[in-house]
Amino acid sequence: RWPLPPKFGVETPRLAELSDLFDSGLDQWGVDIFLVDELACHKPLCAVVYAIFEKRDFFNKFHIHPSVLVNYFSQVEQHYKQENPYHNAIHAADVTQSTHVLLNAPSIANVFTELEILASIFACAIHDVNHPGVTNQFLINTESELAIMYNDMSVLENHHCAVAFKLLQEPSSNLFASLDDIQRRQLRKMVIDMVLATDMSKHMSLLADLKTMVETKKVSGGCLLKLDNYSEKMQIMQNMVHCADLSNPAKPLPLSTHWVTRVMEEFFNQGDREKALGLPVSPMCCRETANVEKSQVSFIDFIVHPLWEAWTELVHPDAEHILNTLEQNRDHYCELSAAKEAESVKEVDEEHLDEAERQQSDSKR
Ligand SMILES: COc1ccc(C2=NN(C3CCN(c4nc(N)nc5sccc45)CC3)C(=O)[C@@H]3CC=CC[C@H]23)cc1OC
Ligand SMILES: [Mg+2]
Repeated sequence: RWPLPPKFGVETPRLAELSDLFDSGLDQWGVDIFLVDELACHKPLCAVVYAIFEKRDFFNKFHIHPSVLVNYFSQVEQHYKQENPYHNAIHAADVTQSTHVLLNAPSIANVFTELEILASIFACAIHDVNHPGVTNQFLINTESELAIMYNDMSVLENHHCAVAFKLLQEPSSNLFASLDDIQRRQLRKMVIDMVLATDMSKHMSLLADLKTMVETKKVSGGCLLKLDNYSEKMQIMQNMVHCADLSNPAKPLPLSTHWVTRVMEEFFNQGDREKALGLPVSPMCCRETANVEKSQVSFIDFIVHPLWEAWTELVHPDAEHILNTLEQNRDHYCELSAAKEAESVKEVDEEHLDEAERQQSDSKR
């Protein structure tokens, strides 16, 4: 009924390069998502979702017309604030493509139904839509509209879900029109459960459940197939999306450092606003005093590594290379941090030397 949209849903003079990059990189951990952004004329989310839907044959499996996908994800992409250094459509494309790769791990090959895979990819694509570039704590501290709306509970994550499902109500964007009512209700519940689990305040409980599951899996001879109940399956899907959301430090170093620059810029912008409002400046948000390398080492040691260690064990041996990259990157930031420390100590020593020499020359006069 509708004309076919341009390939990958984006008008770009560099379609051949984009197509080649997807052929070689869509299923690879560490594809250059910033190059995708460039080749897709700054519509990386549309391009990545289209390519994944095509690769997974979702257009046929769920009777979705490509132009409906493009209508919907163009709207979603426009609702990601491109002025955000970090929480923009490139981050959404990155998390979506990362989850697409995690889903291909042989050890979880037959665990998820097609609907669960669709829900996971969709959840990633919309998981930060309309992010305002500040944290939940900032929204709560400033008694923002959003915090009032959601009673301070997972304010951002509730908002992302609501915006995404609101956009689905547009008739020309109704991605799931061909699903039956049961499937549509199941998908909606799964997406909400996954997106709400990307709230960092849920991290510790999510990780605890994952570790418990890994322990029991080890005991029961290592197969994941016994996942019959929804909550066990959802725990894995929530942790998978959470892993992808925390995958920057586990990517090839050039990508990882690029994400660090972006996230720190977004944190510093928040710190500037907190200072201007006379609010206490949040951790890692003060551009004058923050130690970027030290923050990255703590982020990896306290949060990212424990999570990826558990995930790597769950899907053993499919994620070994990811954990290795994470550990190499951690050592890199550690060396940078030590070098920075040594440099600042040297400066202090030189200042002391200069002062001593000044005092000596004064005493001679
Ligand atoms: C590329 O580098 C990064 C990417 C993303 C983030 C994020 N960080 N946080 C939180 C993490 C915990 N945080 C910590 N707080 C305190 N007090 N101590 C400490 S020690 C160590 C951390 C920490 C607060 C921010 C978010 O919620 C973001 C939204 C959702 C997922 C991860 C995102 C961070 C990066 O590098 C730091
Ligand atoms: Mg988020």
